[in-house]
Amino acid sequence: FILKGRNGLKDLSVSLFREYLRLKTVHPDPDYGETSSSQDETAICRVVAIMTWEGTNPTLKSILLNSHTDVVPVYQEHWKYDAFSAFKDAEGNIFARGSQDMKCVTIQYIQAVRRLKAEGRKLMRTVHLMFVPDEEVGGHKGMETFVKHPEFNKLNIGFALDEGLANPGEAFTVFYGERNPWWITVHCPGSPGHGSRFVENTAAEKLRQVINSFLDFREKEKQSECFTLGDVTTVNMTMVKGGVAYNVIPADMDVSFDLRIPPKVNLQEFERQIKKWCTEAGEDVTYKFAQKSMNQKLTSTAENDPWWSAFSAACKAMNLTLEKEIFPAATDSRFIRAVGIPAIGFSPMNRTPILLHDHNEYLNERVFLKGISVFERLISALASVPAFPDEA
Ligand SMILES: CSCC[C@H](NC(C)=O)C(=O)O
Ligand SMILES: [Zn+2]
Ligand SMILES: [Zn+2]
Repeated sequence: FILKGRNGLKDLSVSLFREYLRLKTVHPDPDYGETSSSQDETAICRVVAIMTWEGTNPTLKSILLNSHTDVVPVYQEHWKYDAFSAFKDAEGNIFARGSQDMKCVTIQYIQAVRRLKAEGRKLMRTVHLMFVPDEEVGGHKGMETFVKHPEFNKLNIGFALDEGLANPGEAFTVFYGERNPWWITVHCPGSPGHGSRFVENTAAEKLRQVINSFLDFREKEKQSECFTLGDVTTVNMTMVKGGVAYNVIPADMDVSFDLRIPPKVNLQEFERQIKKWCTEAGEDVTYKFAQKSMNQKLTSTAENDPWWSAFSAACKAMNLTLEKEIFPAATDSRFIRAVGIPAIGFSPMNRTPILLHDHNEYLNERVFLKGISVFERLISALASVPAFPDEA
């Protein structure tokens, strides 16, 4: 690649971004391109790609810049433009699935590192760029598996950056923890019979009680005074199953909920509450977890924390205002934090509506380009955090 001055670099960054957006890395069958096409179809793991920029003191803990390459599907009929064409309108808004979540960040990391290298900078700590394949479907074959692999340990990571969310205002949001997703199916068995009779002990009566308990709690949480979604428990009833015919009282009915629980909630106590709701609903009502995340680790944002202080000082030097929050959904950061590595979720997009997973997801090219400069400063600051006593 040939450096063509600042403008050339900007054009190149936007072109790379748009080119990447055109790759259909969309579930359920992501096209990861040439690199992974030769992989054995039966492989248990998907491909995790890593690029490393070795630091001047490679024995020190490294910095991880993580991003996922997959994106969620689209309802094309609701989009103004082809969701994989990366159309740029007159205002410089680039429309594509993944423009916010999170192909922008991937290219920003790459271009920030490229710029630092082009400027002849040498950083003290090693920087790893990691590209993971399946965050959008839970990260189980990617990050969750990889953090337990010896190759992950060898990376010797001290601090990680991963995805965040856009902020419609002037400030930038940073995430230092996540809510725990609990996906629960409650099973309500009951007495069957003819649809014309008052049968006792029906599945539907139990189902109603269960739904009431969960949704009453939802209402309470919704009314509670809080600043952000990250501070409350959300409950949503997402699936109901049961029944075979209009005139047959079913022998069982199932209802499923998506709950997101903030790190401050006592999870054991919360599960006892769920058990109680099921017992109160009637005989033999049981529940099963499809997802039960129990990780309540938070990344320190204390002023004396060396990583946070490097991160926040770099932002301050750029006059960026930060809003610290708990991430409302689940990202691969939860697996990184679970193995004891501090991680911050940060996608530098201010003055941008939150459009991840939505129709007409877009990012303005000026915001995108500014993000490269932001990462340039951040990476440089993080990779220059002085050696800790135990690293010497
Ligand atoms: C729990 S695995 C699913 C992960 C998904 N992540 C995002 C960011 O949408 C979610 O929170 O539903
Ligand atoms: Zn994402
Ligand atoms: Zn997503």
